[in-house]
Amino acid sequence: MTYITSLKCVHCGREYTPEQVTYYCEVCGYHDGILDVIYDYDTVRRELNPESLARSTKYSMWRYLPLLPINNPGLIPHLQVGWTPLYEAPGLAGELGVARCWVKDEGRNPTASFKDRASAVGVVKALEQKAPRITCASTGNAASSLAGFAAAAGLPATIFVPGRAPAAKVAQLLVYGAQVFSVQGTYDQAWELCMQASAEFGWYNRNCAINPYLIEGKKTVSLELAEQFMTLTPGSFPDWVVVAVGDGCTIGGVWKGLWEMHRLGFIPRLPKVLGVQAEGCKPFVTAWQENTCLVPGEANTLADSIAVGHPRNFCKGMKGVTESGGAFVAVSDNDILRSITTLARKTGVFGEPAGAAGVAGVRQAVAAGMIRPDESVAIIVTGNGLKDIQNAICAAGQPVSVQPDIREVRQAVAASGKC
Ligand SMILES: Cc1ncc(COP(=O)(O)O)c(C=O)c1O
Ligand SMILES: N[C@@H](CCOP(=O)(O)O)C(=O)O
Repeated sequence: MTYITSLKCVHCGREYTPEQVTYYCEVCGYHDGILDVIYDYDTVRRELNPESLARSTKYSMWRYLPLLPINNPGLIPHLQVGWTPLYEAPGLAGELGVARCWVKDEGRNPTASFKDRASAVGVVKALEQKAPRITCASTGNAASSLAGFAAAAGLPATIFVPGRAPAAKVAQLLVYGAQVFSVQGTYDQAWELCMQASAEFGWYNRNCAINPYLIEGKKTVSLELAEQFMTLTPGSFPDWVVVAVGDGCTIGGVWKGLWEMHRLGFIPRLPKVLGVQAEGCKPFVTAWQENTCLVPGEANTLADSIAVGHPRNFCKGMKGVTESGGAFVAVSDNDILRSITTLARKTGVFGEPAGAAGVAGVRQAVAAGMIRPDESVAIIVTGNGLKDIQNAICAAGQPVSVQPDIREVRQAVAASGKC
């Protein structure tokens, strides 16, 4: 039993019951007709409130079950997802020139990225529908999370990843036992192929841009943020929430969760949302700056997770930033590399390039006067650094090579001046 009242098309406003439709608006089609899950918030509030959360012993995203589209909680896989740590980072705040800074470490999820929140919901929905198999297209993280959660649930999975996906992410897929297609093309091409295959073979489609339920999992990061801040800094909330953007589903989910927690009275005011893209792949930034529609473009960035030339959830991604009065910024690949080490050295949190990109985004937004020095920021570190060792080494450099001889160590220490 859920508190969903309807699934509403973000394009034409048509409303459906969950029984009437599986993925998208039948009139607008999958390019435009993305559906939003609408709840009966008055009823939700009776079950989800500060008192009920204080009593909850579920330290995972499932503590927000009344705000999730789950009919049969008995099907929830056992892996613990969500309830990730939120750290205050005064050293990073000083480095970035803001009043206060917090970091939410999403790399602590079971398959080491934020995407676990969505895949956990996707697997339950597939099981509820008795689907024979689940599929997705992915730059790597959605894929590894789906493979992990499908394995936990005993559900077969087929994954489409672009040939450039980092080896660690591909290794995760294979280890979890998914059927993996390494598409010799871009993520955008892998996405189209996945759509065709799921239609042809009847596989349940986890792609967040067409499956309305997946963003519901993603939004739980903001439900947690709201609850964690309620405890940490009662009565206040950061001025900005910052996250990297590829397809736009993540930032769309972040905004939905913030909006809901404000609506339910958990946070005093809504923060602004900062979306961070790479210079070589910035369709959101361009459309936002020029106030135009989406123009799909190049996907040239080392941050593979946000190398998305044709964002599939432009509408929800744009909505998060515009409704919040926030901003989009683009950062260079060099800045992204630098943000990996800055984040790690100032906080001890190791992010993959897209995970750390928020740090570069804040730096850029402060320099541009978008974020004021007296404002506070919460940065969502969306994926763990071990996902992409090659770029981590590019960022941090090589170790000093020595023979097993203390004289070489003495020389190296003297040369480095670090003793
Ligand atoms: C680590 C990481 N950060 C950010 C994103 C961006 O999310 P979205 O493509 O939904 O905008 C992704 C997507 O894969 C990701 O894996
Ligand atoms: N870059 C993403 C793209 C797909 O993820 P989704 O959750 O938006 O469907 C990834 O592969 O992780």
